[in-house]
Amino acid sequence: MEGPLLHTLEPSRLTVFNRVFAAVYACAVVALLCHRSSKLIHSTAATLPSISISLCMLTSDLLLAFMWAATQAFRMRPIHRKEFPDNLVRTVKESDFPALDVFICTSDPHKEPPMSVANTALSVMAYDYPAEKISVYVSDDGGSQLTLFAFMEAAKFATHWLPFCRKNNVVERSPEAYFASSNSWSSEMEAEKIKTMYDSMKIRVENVVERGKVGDEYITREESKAFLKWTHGSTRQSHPTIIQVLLENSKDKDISGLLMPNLIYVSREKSKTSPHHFKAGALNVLLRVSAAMTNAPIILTLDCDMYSNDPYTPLRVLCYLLDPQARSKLGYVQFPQCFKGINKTDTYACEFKRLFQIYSVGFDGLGGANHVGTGCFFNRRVFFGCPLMLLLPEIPELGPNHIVNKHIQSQPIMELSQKVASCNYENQTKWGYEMGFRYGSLVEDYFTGYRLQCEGWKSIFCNPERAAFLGDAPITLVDVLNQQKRWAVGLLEVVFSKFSLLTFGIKHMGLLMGLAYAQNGLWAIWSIPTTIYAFLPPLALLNGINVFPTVSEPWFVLYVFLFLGAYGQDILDFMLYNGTVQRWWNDQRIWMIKGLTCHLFGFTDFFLKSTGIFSTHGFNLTSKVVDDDDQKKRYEEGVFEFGVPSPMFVPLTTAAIINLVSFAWGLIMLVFRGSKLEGLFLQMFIAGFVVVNSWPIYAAMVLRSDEGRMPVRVTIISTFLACGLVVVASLTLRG
Ligand SMILES: O=c1ccn([C@@H]2O[C@H](COP(=O)(O)OP(=O)(O)O[C@H]3O[C@H](CO)[C@@H](O)[C@H](O)[C@H]3O)[C@@H](O)[C@H]2O)c(=O)[nH]1
Ligand SMILES: [Mn+2]
Repeated sequence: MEGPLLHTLEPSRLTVFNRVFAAVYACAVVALLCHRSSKLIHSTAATLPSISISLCMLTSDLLLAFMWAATQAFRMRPIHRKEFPDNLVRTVKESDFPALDVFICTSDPHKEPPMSVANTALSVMAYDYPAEKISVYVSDDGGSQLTLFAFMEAAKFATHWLPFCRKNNVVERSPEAYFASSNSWSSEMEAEKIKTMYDSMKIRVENVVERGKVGDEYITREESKAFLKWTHGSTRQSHPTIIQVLLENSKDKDISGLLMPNLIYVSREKSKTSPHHFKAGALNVLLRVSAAMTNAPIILTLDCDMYSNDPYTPLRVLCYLLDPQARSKLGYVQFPQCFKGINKTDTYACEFKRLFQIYSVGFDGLGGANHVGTGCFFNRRVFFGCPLMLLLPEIPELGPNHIVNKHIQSQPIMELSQKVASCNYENQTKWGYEMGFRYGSLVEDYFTGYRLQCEGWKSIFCNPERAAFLGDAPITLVDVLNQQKRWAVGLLEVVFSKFSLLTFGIKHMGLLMGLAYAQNGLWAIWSIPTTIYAFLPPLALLNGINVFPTVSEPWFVLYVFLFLGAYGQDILDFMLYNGTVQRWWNDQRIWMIKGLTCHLFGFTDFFLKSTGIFSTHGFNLTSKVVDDDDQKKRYEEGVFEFGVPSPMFVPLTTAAIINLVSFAWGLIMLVFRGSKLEGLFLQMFIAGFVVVNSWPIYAAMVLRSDEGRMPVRVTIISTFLACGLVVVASLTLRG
């Protein structure tokens, strides 16, 4: 190899074990399925109810088996990478570093506080990277003066913040995180001074947000001109394009006299009559506006809450993007989503250890990391056709090889930017279909990453010890479930598109990658086996019907092995990625809960929409503010937050009641009648397992009196439903 070592790759030590275990487990799964089907075919005293029960159990076992098989794709070749930025710095001159365009998306000043978006921007503007090579583009889909105001303030503050960070070698480059951290500040006096400055900016911005308008006392006459672009009829859904250059690297300097990065505010044109494609649409506008203004070969995309936690991140990325061997086919370098503010036991499993870490490592070894929407460095070329054939956009100036040789505020550049941000610009172009971020799914990140990999682009998962970015995770159950419902619907949109994972995916990327994508994409189908297992075995138990083999049958051992094997391997994976047993427990609980709530509802919504009964799905933003102190406290203590009467809580609560009743019934039978439990042992075990998992639900129904308890309405409806189901079961199941 020529040149110094920039990065290495090491296969996981678990690989051999994973493969052997997969082979053994596969045999057990096949045996189980054969057993189930042969019982169905050969049963002598078959009645309609018994056949229906067997069919349901067979269906759920088939789906579980499929999901298990798909999950194995991630376990076949997990790899771990390391980068050596020090070697890079030694060999590549700073002046040869490529330029970097950063895209930050925000869309609602009330759910996504402008001050936190500004912090995100400041944290990347302060990267340990030549400032004049960085351009930060902020897309404001909320079209809000409040956000623009926050960025005007941030631009001024940045002229102090950047030199401060450089001089003191600050690691936390989001000011909010820096001032909140307990690290001793490098230079007390100076730090105090800059903190005062930050606090006063924060107060101004928060005042403005609270009042909902930018008062004249906050801005100079010069600045007020920018706000004139908001006309009388401007609303969030309908307004002209507003592009405001807040800092320009050719003329703006920080207080130490060094050049500043570019900072550009973009609120694309919106009209009620043209689709805007949510975040994917916003990103495509930024792709074009940035092409017109700076056209950097590297692009970093960030959600508004994901601030940089490590100033050296771009250097890590260059270890891959400047590697002559990998460069031509490398589409993007993805960092995991990491979160701050998650409680000790991660009550709602918001860490997403599997999706953002374990599976990404698996994907990386197979053919490339999946894209997760934020914290991703793209090679700009990736948005313009496959590696071998450049797809030129309708205006050559937007192409990836075009070199911009004018100032960003010069008239032709500003005119072009305005034009490409208008809401009808994309009509009759390839944007969103063959170029840029892809439309057609609410999970534009998953879909875009998938399509790019199908085109032949490679990608890399970069998971340094210190998290590169940190974001906010939802802290109430209903927020979590709503977010997951959006994901479930978005994923199904991909599954049922012409780019379906199992056909198109396998054809273009091979069996394992296709399966891996399918495992993600088909998340919502977990809801089918979960629902069946949550209701059928306990209802059968209440009626003395056994749906599993008895303890003395040899098949019983098979069930025990399948259960222990799956859970055992899962917990092993979890622990090896720095998990704790408590977090794992909560994680498996949330997995069950999701099956009965967001996945079930996402599934239903999707099909109602496909049949035209429902109108289109929207992108319900995940809230990033918690105003309620009690709520925050409950979260810290790991107490479940129900509170709102969401319909999603109904099936969940119903299942919890039915399992409790049937488990209690089983115990009573055992104690008073000494009834033979042998046949019903597995059903008792499953019901008991559900009951233990459902503890927070029972507590929320009867023991708690705080605002986060289960709404009485949900409890009543669920109790009625549970009674109804028990009656119906007793009338039908026994045949
Ligand atoms: O019309 C829209 C809707 C959303 N956003 C932005 O999209 C980002 C993600 O939205 P959020 O509410 O935080 O959704 P999450 O579910 O937390 O986000 C995950 O899922 C999304 C896909 O559903 C991905 O886009 C994200 O990158 C990924 O982190 C935020 O910065 C929003 O401002 C827009 O710019 N325009
Ligand atoms: Mn988010």
